[in-house]
Amino acid sequence: FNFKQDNFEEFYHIGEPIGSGQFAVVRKCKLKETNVEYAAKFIKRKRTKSSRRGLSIEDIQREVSILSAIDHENIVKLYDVYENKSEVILVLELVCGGELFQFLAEREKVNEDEAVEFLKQILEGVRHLHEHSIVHLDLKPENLMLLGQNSTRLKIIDFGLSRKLDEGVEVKDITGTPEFVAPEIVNYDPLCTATDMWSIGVITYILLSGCSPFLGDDKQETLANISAVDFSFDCEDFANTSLLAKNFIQGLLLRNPNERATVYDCLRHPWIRPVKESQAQCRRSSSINLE
Ligand SMILES: Nc1cc2c(nn1)-c1ccccc1CC2
Repeated sequence: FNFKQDNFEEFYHIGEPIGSGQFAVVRKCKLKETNVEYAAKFIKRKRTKSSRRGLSIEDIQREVSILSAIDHENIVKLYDVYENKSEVILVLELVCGGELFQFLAEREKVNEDEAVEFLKQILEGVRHLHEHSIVHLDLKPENLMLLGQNSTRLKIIDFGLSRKLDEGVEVKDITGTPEFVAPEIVNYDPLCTATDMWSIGVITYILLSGCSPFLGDDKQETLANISAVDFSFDCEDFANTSLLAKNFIQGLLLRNPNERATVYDCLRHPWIRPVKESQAQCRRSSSINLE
């Protein structure tokens, strides 16, 4: 993409905010020529190299080059890029069903069939990323957007921390949101595709229980819990959870990245792709709420 220097507002009507990131605000927008609606992500540019506010043009170009390299139904599409002296504007696919995070907040937790529906889409999107040697590094419910109000279709957004795993480049200086980061991030060890798989384990634990496996009273305690891989299923919300679901999570929350299930292992896991109708049946039976 070469960033367009034209005035964005000449070509688009700007609508209401639909989300935000650390140095970005995302608003609905409409292309005047076609009346098609998009999401416009206004990213604040750093004024000077040493400024702490805004993103460097290199960081913005990284997000753009990664987003423009991928095309998958579970990953938000990038259509165009505009820039002016204070910000860069990404014209993205409009996803306006809100974050999976808000959906969860209203529901507290979801039953296993719904969780599997969400996870299949997350795993398909992450498979596409990993096949292109891209790691997201910030997978969390806030970065999973539902397509519409009552839709269970979701897309992965915000590639602000994502990286291309070029040969030999050790991506060690990145940290996402404490609750979701893998031990290798806490310990500044090399990151890899397995780093995303850990986050999928944390997301699954939260989907099924409403509890966050490593969350401590402060950031330090959370990071210590992660580094020690100190979690359990005794949160009373796991009482009705199937053994297959727990086995799926246990295959991901492993300290050694090489032992962790890959995205392919997850897509083949019997909890995700039951080999026999009976297995899906046992999942259904275990998730019937007793109340
Ligand atoms: N940090 C964020 C945050 C968001 C988005 N992107 N990055 C986004 C992308 C496409 C459609 C809608 C959104 C809103 C939330």
